[in-house]
Amino acid sequence: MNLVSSIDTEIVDISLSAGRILAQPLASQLDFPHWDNSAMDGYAVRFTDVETCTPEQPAILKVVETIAAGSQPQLVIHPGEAARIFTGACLPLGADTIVMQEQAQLQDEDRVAILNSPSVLGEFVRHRASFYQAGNTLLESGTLIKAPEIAILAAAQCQQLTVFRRPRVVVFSTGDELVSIGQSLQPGQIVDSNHYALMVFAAQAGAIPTYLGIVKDEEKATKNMVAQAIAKADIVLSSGGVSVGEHDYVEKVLEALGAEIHIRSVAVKPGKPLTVATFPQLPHQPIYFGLPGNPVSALVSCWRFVAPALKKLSGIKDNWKPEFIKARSQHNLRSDGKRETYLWGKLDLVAGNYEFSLAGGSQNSGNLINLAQTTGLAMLPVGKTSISQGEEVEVLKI
Ligand SMILES: Nc1nc2c(c(=O)[nH]1)N[C@H]1C(S)=C(S)[C@@H](COP(=O)(O)OP(=O)(O)OC[C@H]3O[C@@H](n4cnc5c(N)ncnc54)[C@H](O)[C@@H]3O)O[C@H]1N2
Ligand code: MOO
Ligand SMILES: [Mg+2]
Repeated sequence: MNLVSSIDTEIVDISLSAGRILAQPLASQLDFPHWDNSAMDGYAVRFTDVETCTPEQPAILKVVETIAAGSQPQLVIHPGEAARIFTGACLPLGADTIVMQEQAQLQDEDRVAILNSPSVLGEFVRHRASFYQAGNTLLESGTLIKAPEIAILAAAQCQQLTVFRRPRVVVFSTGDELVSIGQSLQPGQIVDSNHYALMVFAAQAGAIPTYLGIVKDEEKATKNMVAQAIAKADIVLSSGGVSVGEHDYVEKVLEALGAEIHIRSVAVKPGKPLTVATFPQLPHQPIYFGLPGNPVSALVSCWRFVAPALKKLSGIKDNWKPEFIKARSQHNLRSDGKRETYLWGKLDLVAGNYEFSLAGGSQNSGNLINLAQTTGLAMLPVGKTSISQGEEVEVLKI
């Protein structure tokens, strides 16, 4: 099953490129550094002039010019000569080593005593092309752009760049019991809270989320909503209506709309009735995630299954797989062992070791309250019924 469709690209300005994913490899015609330059404030010297000097027998050199960052050296440094130089300034011809000013003493206006010999030829010189050679790949396609990558793009004078388009995630909710946030609640009704969580989940994953609303538990209305959602989505996230109840229409409607259903349920708790489908007949190849309605189940399904799919669809090259971390459990963890079980809580780094603390209150997939502040999901594989306090547990980092 290949659920990853190709996503097209767009050109963005560098100032808007943070969080985007490069869609073309980047190269530069410039070497980095562009020219030999000084890594210290000090003196540019010839190594052979200073290699044996000591505080008792300093090398006395003639200072022939001063080179500040941004200026061009005018003179060649001959034996017995030095140039006053500052960090980032071009190394003058003839010089091959920098002595930092803490190791030098100015004798008079144009003579300097070098007190200690540099440890190697070329000390404190940043050589041309020692960081990067022109023409090589600077950033690969599929690179997520963050602060360091922005700096590289800028240094390479890349003002506009080609990135993958943000995936379009369309969200809707199913359920007769759902009302929107501003409505007064009648008995039996609850607020459609899932869509708020799903919209934020999608946005934080770098997608452009759109909310289509609440659809009643009716076959025809659900079909219309699904048809509308798949028409404009790369990924659809619906919640509810995927279990076995008589009012659960999502799977039936997907089939009626020609979907290929890849997954009808997963041996995962919470989040068993997860439906995953694609539409081979649609050119833009949307991926449909019918998430379970229980608020915890919906988000756990997102963290465990949707997040990797969304990352991969976004064009990112590395780190799209779920990240499990070994942690010491601060509590006894229980499962019935029948499904891969996720228990929610906090993943903390304490004195260099990860610790997992189970959220207090009910670990019930309908309990959205104690899901607050969750940073990790402890995973008990099928067949594992308990992990004792102090034992190691795999934790999905979220
Ligand atoms: N006989 C069986 N019943 C159920 C099974 C099963 O295997 N056999 N599985 C259970 C599991 S596990 C889950 S999870 C739920 C999933 O059901 P659905 O995806 O069909 O979701 P709904 O029935 O529509 O709703 C479940 C629950 O979640 C609340 N909900 C729904 N949407 C929202 C929303 N947008 N915001 C907040 N809360 C929402 C809804 O009111 C229900 O309480 O099925 C079990 N049943
Ligand atoms: O997936 Mo249900 O996941 O246990 O409430
Ligand atoms: Mg149901």
